[in-house]
Amino acid sequence: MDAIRCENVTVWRGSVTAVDDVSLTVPRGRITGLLGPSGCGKTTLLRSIVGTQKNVTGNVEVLGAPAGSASLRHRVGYVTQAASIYTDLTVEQNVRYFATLFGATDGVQGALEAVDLTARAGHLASDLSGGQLSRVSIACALVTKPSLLVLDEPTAGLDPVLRADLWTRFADLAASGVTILVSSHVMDEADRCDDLILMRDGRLVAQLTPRDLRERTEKNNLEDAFLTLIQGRAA
Ligand SMILES: Nc1ncnc2c1ncn2[C@@H]1O[C@H](COP(=O)(O)OP(=O)(O)OP(=O)(O)O)[C@@H](O)[C@H]1O
Repeated sequence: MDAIRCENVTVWRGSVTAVDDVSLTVPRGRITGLLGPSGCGKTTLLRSIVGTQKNVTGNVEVLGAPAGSASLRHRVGYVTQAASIYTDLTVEQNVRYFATLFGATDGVQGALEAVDLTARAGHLASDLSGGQLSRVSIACALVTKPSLLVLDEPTAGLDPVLRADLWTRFADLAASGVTILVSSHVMDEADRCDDLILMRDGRLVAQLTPRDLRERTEKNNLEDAFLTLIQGRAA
C-alpha cells in the first residue's frame, strides 16, 4: 500500500489556485522529494497531506486514512518551514517536551545527535541561529518516531556539511521503514531522493526517479533536466 494517495487535489488560497488538480502516490519506506520553484504550491500540497490546509477538494489519503484523521496524529511528523519550537525552553527541553507527548523519551539523545545539537542541549532556543532553530524542529519531529515524516525545505539555510549529514540521516530513517516526503527548491538535492515529484504553477509536472528524469531529458544536471522537461511541456 502507498503511504500517500492524492486524487484530483485542488486548493484555492485567496484568488490563487495554489494546487491544481494534482494526483500522485508516495510509496512507503522511500525518500520522495517534492521539488519546484518558489511559489509553485509545495507547502500547500504538504499542508493538504498533513491535514492543516483549508479548502482542499479531491481526496487525500495518508497511511490508509483520510488526511488529518485523529488516528494519524501519532504517525505523521511534520516539520514546517518556520521553526515551531518554544524559544523560552532549552534545546533539550523542547525535544523532551515532544518526546513526552508521544511517549518516546528514550529517543531524546539520539534525536539531538542526529541534528548535531548535543553540544547545545542546555542552550535556550532564543539564543540559537536560524539554522540551529530549524535543526531543533527536525529533532522534535524525529523524536516522535513517526511512520511518515513530512519536511518542508528542512535544509534551507544549512551549511553543506550539515545538509549532507541530514540527508544521510533521512536515508537511514527510510532504510528503517520510515516514509519521507521532503520539499526543496534546490534541484541538487533531488539526487538524494529515491523518487521525485516535480511541480510548477500548482500543477504536477512529473513523478519519476532522478535516473528517469535524466534519461527522459538526456541531461545529466538535474536543474537542466527539470528546465528541459518544463520547456518541452510548454512547447
Ligand atoms: N495564505 C495565503 N493566502 C493567499 N495565497 C497564498 C497563501 N499562502 C500561499 N499562497 C499562494 O499560494 C501559492 C503556493 O504557495 P506555497 O507556499 O504553497 O508555494 P511553495 O512552492 O511552498 O513556495 P516556497 O518554495 O517559496 O515556500 C503561491 O502563489 C502563494 O502566493
